[in-house]
Amino acid sequence: MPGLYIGLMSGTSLDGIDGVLADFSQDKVAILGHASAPIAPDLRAELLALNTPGPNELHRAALGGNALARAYADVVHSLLERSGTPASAVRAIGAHGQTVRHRPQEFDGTGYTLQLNNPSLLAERTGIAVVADFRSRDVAAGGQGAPLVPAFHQGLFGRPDETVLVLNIGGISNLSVLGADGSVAGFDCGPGNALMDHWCQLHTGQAFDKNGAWAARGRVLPDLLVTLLQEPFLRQPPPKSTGRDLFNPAWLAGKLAAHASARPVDVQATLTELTASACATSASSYGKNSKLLAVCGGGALNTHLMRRLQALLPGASVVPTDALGLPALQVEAAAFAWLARQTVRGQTGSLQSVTGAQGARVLGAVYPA
Ligand SMILES: Nc1ncnc2c1ncn2[C@@H]1O[C@H](COP(=O)(O)OP(=O)(O)OP(=O)(O)O)[C@@H](O)[C@H]1O
Ligand SMILES: CC(=O)N[C@H]1[C@@H]2OC[C@@H](O2)[C@@H](O)[C@@H]1O[C@H](C)C(=O)O
Repeated sequence: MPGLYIGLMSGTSLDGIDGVLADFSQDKVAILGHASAPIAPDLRAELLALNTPGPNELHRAALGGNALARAYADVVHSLLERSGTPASAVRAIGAHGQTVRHRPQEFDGTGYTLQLNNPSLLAERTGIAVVADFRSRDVAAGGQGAPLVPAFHQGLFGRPDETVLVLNIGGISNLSVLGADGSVAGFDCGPGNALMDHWCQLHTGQAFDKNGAWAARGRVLPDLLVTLLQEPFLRQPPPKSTGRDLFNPAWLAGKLAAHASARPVDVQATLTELTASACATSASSYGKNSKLLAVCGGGALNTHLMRRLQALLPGASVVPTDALGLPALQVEAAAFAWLARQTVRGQTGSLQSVTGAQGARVLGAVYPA
């Protein structure tokens, strides 16, 4: 079937790999399978460490790419097995890779974005063509290289009668504004789950704050919240994108310096409020009074965070994308299946109105089967 594509996403949360088998042969995408796999703790620690400069980086980055490609291949095999699909039926895999640096416009005015991966190894292990390195071409064209999902969001969730907002809350959060007139805007709002995950791991030993239950028991610290919200990125107008390069444990430690006696549970409540507030401000500032905010990414499962978002945006209905037909944890992977399809067909995947590049571009490189 020429319409079958696999999308693989391992995002800034570094919690695991999400994969979908998607069928684009009809008008809308049909998800034929979803598989996810945790990233092994050693690999996770190494990929996290590679986010900051360290010794012997080139060698470690290459090994990290190899390990990730092997884990990607396992996800592909389980998708194929569970759906009874032969590898030969899949036109291509869109493999995002692991972002370890994202500096789109720094240094010499061009900058770079780096997703660790080994697409050759993935093609070798699966026998399927791989599309990878989706972001670099947009950066080369003067863009942010992110977010890339808004065009997919528009095709899937856009409506002719009203503006729809789609908010992805992964490690970082990003918003798509889908105008009724077909216009699309999008940008990174700021932190998503990354700071909350870090704090939760540090103080409870749990990888994340399940359903936001820990944060819900705390008290938001107003002074700390004000300090966190003073981060200039949050006020910067789009186009803009960010990552762990900015919102990382060192950033948080700096902001907490004057709050050493704060109770960990209250800090967690405040970090959750930071994410809710950065997202809600983005939605109300750029959301054209939309009445519908659909949330995807793991943050959609954080019931406390969802309640806070709804409270901060009383004029909109805040729902997980499940309510619009695609489960929250499948949206990003489905987007990379769609982006792979665009590339294979020689069609653009990026939007100038989102990334600020000189124009839309055909993204990535194809590694044949
Ligand atoms: N039940 C839950 N309660 C609270 N948080 C959850 C729950 N399930 C998942 N999460 C959060 O979602 C995160 C994973 O989200 P997701 O898979 O969307 O991130 P990602 O793809 O790595 O990120 P990005 O969009 O930045 O690339 C986890 O690290 C956790 O913080
Ligand atoms: C550089 C990079 O990996 N950016 C990711 C990250 O995760 C969320 C946010 O930051 C977004 O900009 C992007 O991912 C989504 C899927 C995108 O490109 O649309």
